[in-house]
Amino acid sequence: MADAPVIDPELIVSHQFPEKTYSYTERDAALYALGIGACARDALDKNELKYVYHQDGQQSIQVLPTLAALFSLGYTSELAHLPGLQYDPRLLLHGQQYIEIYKPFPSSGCIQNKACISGLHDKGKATILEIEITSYEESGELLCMNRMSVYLRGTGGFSKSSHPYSYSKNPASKNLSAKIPKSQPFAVYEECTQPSQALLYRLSGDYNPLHSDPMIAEIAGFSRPILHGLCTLGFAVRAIIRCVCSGEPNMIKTISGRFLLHVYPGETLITEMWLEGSRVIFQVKVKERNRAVLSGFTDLNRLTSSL
Ligand SMILES: CCCCCCC/C=C/C(=O)SCCNC(=O)CCNC(=O)[C@H](O)C(C)(C)COP(=O)(O)OP(=O)(O)OC[C@H]1O[C@@H](n2cnc3c(N)ncnc32)[C@H](O)[C@@H]1OP(=O)(O)O
Repeated sequence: MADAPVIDPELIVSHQFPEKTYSYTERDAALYALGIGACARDALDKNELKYVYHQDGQQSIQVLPTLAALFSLGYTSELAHLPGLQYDPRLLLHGQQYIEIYKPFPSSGCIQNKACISGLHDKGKATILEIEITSYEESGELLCMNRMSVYLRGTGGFSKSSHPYSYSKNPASKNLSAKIPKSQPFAVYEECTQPSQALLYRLSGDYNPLHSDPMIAEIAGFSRPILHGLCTLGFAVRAIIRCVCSGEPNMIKTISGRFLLHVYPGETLITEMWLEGSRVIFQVKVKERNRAVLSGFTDLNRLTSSL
């Protein structure tokens, strides 16, 4: 009898995930903000203290829009048992993230999530799996949507015909990187990550040992643990809020990014931003290696009059 296939696409795309609840408190939102570098340069920063502290009589802390990505964390364990998918979890990398935000996030909440497989692609040397998670407030009001791609190295080659298998619920989300303009950027923001950045960020709920365990990192092909992709994305969007949105986090409507290369905690991130109408195209480079690690765009709700 032939071996069972490592990847069974029909089984994967027809899978129904259970609904999952994600609860967070103000403390979680503040810890998340610290994890993506808020106030790391300056604990008195007028622009960022609001993310971690009730400043000037503020009733509650403000929540950064990239917190949305945490709502889907409950599905990480589902991936390990997804029928039809066998892979080495140590070789999984986060490939892309797309977020739509429909209303500002409360400073604490109990979020209801629905998820489905929204894409599956055979790349020969790898498989790309896309998961879409729609999040609702307890009242049933729609809050945000996350679409994430994971890049499963060492899998792939499961297509039954000569045409590589490719299923996509949203064909437009195939490539979430951005075409980087040749012009000078509108703004550039440089910030150091801390050597302990991933150890801090993981406390927001992504405990993948790739980001903390030197031995697992080595098996995965890295000289040491690497930074969570969503941490790098959080740094980039925070830079956009500072430099383009006059510090107003609720201007962010959509976020889209492709992780091009790993980041080591302690490296310096340079976020370059270009304005195209209400879209900010961005690219993050690691200064020490002069390599682009993330590119994408955010769409804004409205532009401030000073721009
Ligand atoms: C349900 C919740 C699950 C949550 C899991 C979250 C776990 C988090 C983990 C992390 O945070 S890992 C750290 C962040 N990620 C990274 O550091 C990855 C950085 N990127 C890379 O290292 C590389 O880009 C890559 C992903 C290894 C791919 O490089 P490779 O050289 O192998 O690809 P190519 O030969 O250029 O392209 C092959 C094929 O794949 C497509 N593709 C390439 N990169 C990506 C990507 N980032 N995302 C999606 N797809 C990608 C590319 O377009 C090619 O396709 P075709 O064009 O041939 O069709």
